[in-house]
Amino acid sequence: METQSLERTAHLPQVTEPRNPGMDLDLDWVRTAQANTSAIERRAATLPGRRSVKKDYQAAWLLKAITMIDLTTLSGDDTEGRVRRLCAKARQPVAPALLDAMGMPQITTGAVCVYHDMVATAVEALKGSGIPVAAVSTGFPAGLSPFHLRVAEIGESVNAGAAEIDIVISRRHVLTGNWQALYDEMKAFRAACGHAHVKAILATGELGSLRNVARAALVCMMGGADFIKTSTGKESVNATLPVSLVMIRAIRDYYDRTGYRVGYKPAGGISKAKDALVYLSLIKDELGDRWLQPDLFRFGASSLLGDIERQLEHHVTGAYSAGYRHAMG
Ligand SMILES: O=C[C@H](O)COP(=O)(O)O
Repeated sequence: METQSLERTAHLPQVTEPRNPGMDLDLDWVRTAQANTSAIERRAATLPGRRSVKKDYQAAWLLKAITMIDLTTLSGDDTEGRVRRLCAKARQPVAPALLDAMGMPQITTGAVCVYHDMVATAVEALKGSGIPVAAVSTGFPAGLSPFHLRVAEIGESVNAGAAEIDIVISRRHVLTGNWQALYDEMKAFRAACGHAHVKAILATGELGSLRNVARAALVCMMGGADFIKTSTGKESVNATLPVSLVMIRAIRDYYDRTGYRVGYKPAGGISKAKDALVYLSLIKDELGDRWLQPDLFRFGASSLLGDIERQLEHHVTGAYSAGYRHAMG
């Protein structure tokens, strides 16, 4: 990544992409979708080794990454107190002294992501901040509760104030090649979301093949998904670089065909600042700068912010000691 592009993307005003209206199910497109596994795995293997961001600009990119985190807690022992603390962190993810030392203004995370029962607490705690609440829904994480209850759950979360709904798809529709059923399900979920944005969680670790990931991604976009998301964080394999390549190329194909930009959310197991930089670099390479904004890219992560903060602290400490060494000759 180069300074120029950092300058360009870091200061763009917040824009909101027109929502993806979806399209008729195109079964030919779905059936002919390919994913060349060995080529994808080869390309993915080269990504972590690349120096994606020059050292001098890493802190700025890490701050940018924070603005694209869906700060998440999805635990059986979540409490209102934990969610309020998470929301306070979303409002002020980086210590003001650290930002001052970097000459940067305060930022916020992209959203806070919780289970339905915690939506009202999060909405209250984020009031006035402009930070949206995302609710995981439709029987998250397995998505195996009765269909009418999954649809009703969406409505409950929207009524409680969720502006974004992270739905889980029925993996069995993918595994049995029942694309019509997957499309119908996606359309019903999208309709139930109303004005709320819908992220479709593919649970890629349970879809059997990269080709299935490509096909499921296309069907969900045809059904009106505003974002496609890799995982719930509860599968045994969550976000990976090969899966990301497949999904973002499906997003690119869908954009080329329809003119609508669908967002991307890798989620589950992303906990290191250096991995976040690899993802941003990948998005920049494959989709371009426009996708490096919170309306088109999010990390679904519960512990990434902590590592980014530690790296920012090292950066500031390092900058001070470099300045000291310079001053002392
Ligand atoms: O959607 C977000 C994921 O559940 C978060 O997963 P994580 O706890 O591994 O970061």
